[in-house]
Amino acid sequence: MTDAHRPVTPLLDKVTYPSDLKQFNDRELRQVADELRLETISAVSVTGGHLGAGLGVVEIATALHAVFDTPRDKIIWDVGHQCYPHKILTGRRDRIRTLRMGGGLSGFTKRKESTYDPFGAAHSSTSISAATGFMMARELGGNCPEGLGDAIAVIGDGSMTAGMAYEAMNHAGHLKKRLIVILNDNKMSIAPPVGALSEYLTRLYAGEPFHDLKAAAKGAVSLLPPPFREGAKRAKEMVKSMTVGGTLFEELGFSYIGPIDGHDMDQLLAVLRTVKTRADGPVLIHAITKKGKGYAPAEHSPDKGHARAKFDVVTGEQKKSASNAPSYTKVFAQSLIKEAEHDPQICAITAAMPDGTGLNLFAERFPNRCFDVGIAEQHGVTFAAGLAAGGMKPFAAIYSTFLQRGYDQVVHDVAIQGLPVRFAIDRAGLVGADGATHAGSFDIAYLTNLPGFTVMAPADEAELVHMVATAAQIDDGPSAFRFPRGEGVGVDMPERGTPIEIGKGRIVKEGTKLAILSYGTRLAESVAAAEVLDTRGISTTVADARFAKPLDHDLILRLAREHEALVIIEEGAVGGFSSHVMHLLATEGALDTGLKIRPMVFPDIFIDQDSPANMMKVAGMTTDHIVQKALDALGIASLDAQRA
Ligand SMILES: Cc1ncc(C[n+]2csc(CCOP(=O)(O)OP(=O)(O)O)c2C)c(N)n1
Ligand SMILES: CC(=O)[C@@H](O)[C@H](O)COP(=O)(O)O
Ligand SMILES: [Mg+2]
Repeated sequence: MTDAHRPVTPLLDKVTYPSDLKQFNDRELRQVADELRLETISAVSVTGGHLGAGLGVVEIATALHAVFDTPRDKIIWDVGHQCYPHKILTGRRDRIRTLRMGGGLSGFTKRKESTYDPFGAAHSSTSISAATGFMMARELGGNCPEGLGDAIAVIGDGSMTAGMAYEAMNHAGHLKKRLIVILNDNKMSIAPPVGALSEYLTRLYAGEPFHDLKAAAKGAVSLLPPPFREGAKRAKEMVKSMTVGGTLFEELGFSYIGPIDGHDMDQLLAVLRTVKTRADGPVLIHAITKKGKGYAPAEHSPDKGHARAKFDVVTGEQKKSASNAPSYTKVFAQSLIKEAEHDPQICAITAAMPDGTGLNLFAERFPNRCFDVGIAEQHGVTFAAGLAAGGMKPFAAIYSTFLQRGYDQVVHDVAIQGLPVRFAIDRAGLVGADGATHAGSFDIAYLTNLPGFTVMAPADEAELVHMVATAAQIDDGPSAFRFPRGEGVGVDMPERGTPIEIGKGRIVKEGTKLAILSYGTRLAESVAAAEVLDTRGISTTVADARFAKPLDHDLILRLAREHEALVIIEEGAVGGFSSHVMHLLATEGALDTGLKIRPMVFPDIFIDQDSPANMMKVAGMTTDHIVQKALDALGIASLDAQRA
């Protein structure tokens, strides 16, 4: 690496687009892959982001682009968090150091970004379905500007734990058309993968019939029978020999090839060339890889370098966050542990996000009461419903964006049956570098419209402690509380939570002319805005709603009665808290008196990745925005206009 950690990459420098790879022989392609790995490490060291998964597919990306003809052939990366090497090979190297930044490259595949990203992703396990769609579009003469060639899904072993992957294979196996799936098996999800499938894949790798091939996977070519050692014949024979009957994938209608060493370019090129020339139906290539491959700090870390803040390439040391306040996630986990210490019925569920949700801490303390169900939000929700029906007190800790996948289960299995599942909804609101796909924008709307739900949001981390205690006590129906990514505001913390009266908000600051009603963690900005307004002679009340359902009727009607204008703010899309407040006010006739009302919700766009602060600016939710909205409601010229 050079001083600025820019690696020396003479062959990669000759590659702008995948067609440039055609100039290289196999030995040179190996070198391209090595250089690609260094470039990926270098780029992520300055941007932060998903490192380990990309390092594990450097050879697969190089081999796929060398053998197939993209963008006519469609490579669909599942989740897309491993696609940085693919981006470098597909015309985006000059922008690779803008990954996940405002105005920069997305950290996932994105159709708008490049014709080499035929399908956008970020949520897992969609690749085989999408590839099956491309496959049938090809068969039916679909109109695609780049043409329609092979459809190739690259899916990880973690993503293979989701039902959707099997729904897709079940369908593709039935359609019997040519489709290529590469199972990138690195024995890791974000955390070590769980479940019977993971054990099954391990058996495929370790089982007796594969011993020779396993040796081959480690590069011991001399251990292979002679035909495997010879050029084209070798490739053909290798594929033939690796295909064995009886795997789960074959039962689903796929030809199974493997396991192969996903870092061995010879094997990859041989297998892919053979599949390209010979496949006439669905094929699954099982490639064994290593997450974090080739970068010791990633390989040796427990998460194999899954996601990294900016880091020093030489030491692997990451840049620390400046805040001293605890993260909401940690506060949630610690509060739940406290409640569980007093209540043996409390248990917790995560869908493959033990660290992200803080449930790794809960699992350490209560291993028998914590369940990682894999990337299976749908199952996780219904499993929680079953636990609740069986008299347990389940807390399903799921990111807002991923709970979308379990929505029918929330409605059908939880809400309609009135089962007391507690949803701890992390990453509510705008999350920053992961961008639009990971924004928690919709949960307020999609939960408040369900009869019988209690829906809460803490304004700070101390309130979160109380809401965990509150949820623990709600036994007569489902409940949810949402909190954002990142650190709290640094308030004093209670030792243990005290349940809050259901459906009761609180006045934080009294005023007379204007009221700001905040739901969730925009309370601090609301108070700051009120102070600005006070200095301008606009006496401002601030209220913390705490509940979006049931609403605090008394509080809301009082705010409407006693103020000239009401600003309502929430970090979510239209249709949530503000809509319910306005519905109440309209129903009660409180709008007939001329109350001036201004809801502040996310704009009707998907907001691209940026710093959380910048995303809040785009969303129009800063202190300044609240002040301007209040002035607008009162018909007072904005501060900006006055200054001008
Ligand atoms: C529906 C959904 N749930 C959870 C996640 C969070 N998530 C992102 S990557 C990942 C692990 C994926 O594991 P695998 O497919 O094996 O890829 P690897 O990182 O090992 O390369 C998870 C759980 C997600 N993206 N989508
Ligand atoms: C790719 C993916 O979905 C996750 O890795 C996600 O990026 C995690 O986000 P957090 O960093 O907020 O846990
Ligand atoms: Mg994996």
